[in-house]
This record gives sequence, structure tokens and C-alpha cells, in this order.
Amino acid sequence: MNKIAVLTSGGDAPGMNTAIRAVVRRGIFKGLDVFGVQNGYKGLMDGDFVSMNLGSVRDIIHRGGTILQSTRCSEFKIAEGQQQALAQLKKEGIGGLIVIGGNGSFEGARKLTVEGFPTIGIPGTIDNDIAGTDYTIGFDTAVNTAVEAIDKIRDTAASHERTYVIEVMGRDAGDIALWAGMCAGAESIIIPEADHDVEDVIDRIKQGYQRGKTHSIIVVAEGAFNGSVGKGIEIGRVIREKTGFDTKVTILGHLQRGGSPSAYDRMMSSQMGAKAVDLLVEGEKGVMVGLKNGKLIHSSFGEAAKDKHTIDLSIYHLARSLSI
Ligand SMILES: Nc1ncnc2c1ncn2[C@@H]1O[C@H](COP(=O)(O)OP(=O)(O)OP(=O)(O)O)[C@@H](O)[C@H]1O
Ligand SMILES: O=P(O)(O)OC[C@H]1O[C@](O)(CO)[C@@H](O)[C@@H]1O
Ligand SMILES: [Mg+2]
Repeated sequence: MNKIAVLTSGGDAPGMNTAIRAVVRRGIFKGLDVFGVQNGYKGLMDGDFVSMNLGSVRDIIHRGGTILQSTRCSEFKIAEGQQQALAQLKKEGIGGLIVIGGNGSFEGARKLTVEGFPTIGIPGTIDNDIAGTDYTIGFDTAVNTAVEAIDKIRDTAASHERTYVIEVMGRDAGDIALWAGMCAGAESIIIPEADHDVEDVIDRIKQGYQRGKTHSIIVVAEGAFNGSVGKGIEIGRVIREKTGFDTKVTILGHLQRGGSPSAYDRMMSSQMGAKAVDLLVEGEKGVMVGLKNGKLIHSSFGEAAKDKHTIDLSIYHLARSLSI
């Protein structure tokens, strides 16, 4: 294999650029020609390839977003779309593809490999919702962004004796909410992986105020309501109506997807990017790189998908016991 390509797909995540840099530099180090695919699977179907050199990835290690752009491309989900992409790869003489993205992007990569084309996945999503890995690129930065935002909200909440409902991202997973809620000392954390009851949330707020607390923070994962953004507003309204407490709602939204990647995200992106290239060179295909128990691993897309993403509920219960 002389030529490989790399693309980013799905929601962008801090650290994707660091991973692109690692893929390009490691690929060149291994004597390969490396191409970037613009706009994810859409660009793959259109043959939107850019030849990358050492300078193409200069000065991006610290930048949020993705220099290759990312899309959600429904046309690629159908067999014709995948065949069109395979034809473009063949035309360019590319022998392997590295996909940096989430679970949907990996399903696309898996289908290309079923058709005989070598692909390797690098988990890149702030949601941390990919089965087969304990960590995904961008999660650490997103959690830090959420914690910093909640700390700021806490200042004003305390000054005005307010209750704040803060909605964080996580389409199907409560990882960001759990980590941000724990690290920001939230009174309640509402996640899809645990039962939630607004009466319990209200009781905990009341108990806090009775003990002299001057504010309450409730962190809600958008995934707790089937990925429906804005449900935090409804929870805020119910709390306000049932308690009469001055209750405000903040939806952190896409703020969590941007920003300079944390040192941890940069470290993991660099290692995962390089490992993906090494795996391709060794002849691996249809596998994703992951982190398990602190070690870099790789597993087949199919095998990883069987291992459903789970959350550590002991952290959830600990957070509840620490915020009584
Ligand atoms: N079942 C599928 N078959 C083929 N391609 C798919 C499939 N699911 C998703 N894809 C491709 O991957 C793209 C990204 O998928 P999706 O929108 O689910 O994001 P993701 O990779 O899971 O990332 P994130 O959830 O972090 O935003 C889709 O737009 C589509 O092009
Ligand atoms: O960029 P979009 O299409 O609004 O996607 C938002 C979704 O993407 C994510 O940021 C990452 O999957 C989710 O947390 C969120 O639900
Ligand atoms: Mg996803």
C-alpha cells in the first residue's frame, strides 16, 4: 500500500486536528503518500482528495474543529453511495482509509471493508458513546468546557439564590453530564442510563436550601430525553412551577464541541492517529483503535459494536452521595 487517505465524519470534536496531524506525519514517516478527504463521506463520494504534506498539518495540533471539514451524509448510507466512494478511491489509487468519527461513521467504514476496502477507525466524538473503547477524542475537552461553564453559572446562581438547570450534549449517552455534574458538584444529574424523577430532583433542591445552600445546579444530558435538545427548559419550568424557586435554564449546546483540545485529548489523538497508520501498514482492516483500561487496543468494528457502550453508574451514585 502506497497511498492512504484520512477523513473526519459526524460531529466535530476537539482533537480531530491533532489526530489528522498524527495520521499525516506518521504516514509520511512510514513512506506513504497521504491524502485528506474534504467533507467526510460526501467528499469521498465526490472524490474530493487533497494531497497532504508535512506542512499541511503545521500549526493545527492545538486547534479545535477539523481542517478537513465534517459532514453528515445520508447518501453514503445506501449501497450506491458506498460504491461511488469505492470507485473514487480506486480511481485515485488509494489503498487504505482512516476514518475519524463516531459510531455512525464507523458503520460506514465497516461497510467499505465488507466490500473489500481496508479501513481503520479512530474514535472521535465528544459524546464518548462508542462501544469498544473507554474514551473518545474530544470527550475530555468537552467535559472541561462544561465544567468551566457550570463553575461560572454557579457564581451567579449563588449570588442570586437561583436554581439552574444546565443541559449538556450527549445524543444517546450521559457521559458528559455525569462527568461534568460530578466535577462541578451538581445537586442532581439526569442521564439516560439511570431512572430520573423530577420529584426526587425537587426534594434534593429543597433539602439543600433547608441546609442553607444558596444555589442549586442540575445537569441534564440531552440524551436523557431521546437526544431531544431543549428538554432542560421543560424541567426548569416544572421545577419553577412546583417550588416557586427562581429557576433558570442554560443549554450549553455546540459550545462544548469547540475549543483547543486538552493535553489529554492531544496525547490520545497523537497516539491513536499513529496507531491507525501502523495498523493499515501491518495489513489490518475493519478495525477501530480504542483505549481499554489505559491501554491502546484495536478491535474489529463488528466485535466492538457488540460490546455496548456503558457508563460507570458507581460514579452516578457517588455523585448523589457527595451532593446531599
Ligand atoms: N448505517 C450506516 N451506513 C453507512 N454509513 C453510515 C451509517 N450511519 C452513518 N453513516 C455515515 O456516517 C456519517 C456520520 O454518522 P453520524 O451522523 O451517526 O455521526 P457519528 O459518526 O456517530 O458522530 P457523532 O455522533 O459524534 O456526531 C453519516 O452522515 C453517514 O454518512
Ligand atoms: O452538529 P449537530 O448535527 O447539531 O449534532 C449535535 C449532536 O452531535 C453531538 O455533538 C455529537 O454526537 C451530540 O452530542 C449532539 O446531539
Ligand atoms: Mg454518533
